[in-house]
Amino acid sequence: MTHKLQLKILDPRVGQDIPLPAYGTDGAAGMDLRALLDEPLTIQPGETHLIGTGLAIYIEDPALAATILPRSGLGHKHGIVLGNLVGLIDSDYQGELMVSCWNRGQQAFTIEPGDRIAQLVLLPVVQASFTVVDEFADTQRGAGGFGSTGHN
Ligand SMILES: O=c1ccn([C@H]2C[C@H](O)[C@@H](COP(=O)(O)OP(=O)(O)OP(=O)(O)O)O2)c(=O)[nH]1
Ligand SMILES: [Mg+2]
Repeated sequence: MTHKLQLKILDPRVGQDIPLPAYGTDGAAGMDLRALLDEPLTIQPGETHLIGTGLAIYIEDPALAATILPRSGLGHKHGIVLGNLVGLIDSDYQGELMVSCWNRGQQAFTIEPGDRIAQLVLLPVVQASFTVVDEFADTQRGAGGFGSTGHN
């Protein structure tokens, strides 16, 4: 079953020349986000550009959030990942979805208007509140971490 999300089109090119985000296959977890650009944008090695999508979503339900993740092909082959590594879209955010594109590679990369630059994944969220305690119940791991179980 799909979840209904409110979406606002902020630029008339979205939904016309630039398709709305959509799942590429029946089993896809992410919907590709497309770059709203007036002209091609070349990102030089090491540079980061904040790129608009021309659309806003309002998730509304605090038990949900969206993440913006890199596309594997762009990241692996061209070094185009996200300047914030992962984008988190709060359920109460109503502004334009923005994608921070970082060229972590060695070669310049050009993004054309409407190119698919990242993907949006809707996820369940559990909000927590704290109970302050003096001691935790013992566990096998305890405070061990950061390689405490060895390398292999
Ligand atoms: O890649 C991203 C990351 C965030 N956002 C929007 C949605 C999110 O709800 C809001 C705030 O994001 P975040 O809390 O990660 O940023 P912040 O630096 O803590 O800003 P703020 O002080 O506005 O919370 O910015 C995007 O459009 N794209
Ligand atoms: Mg914040």
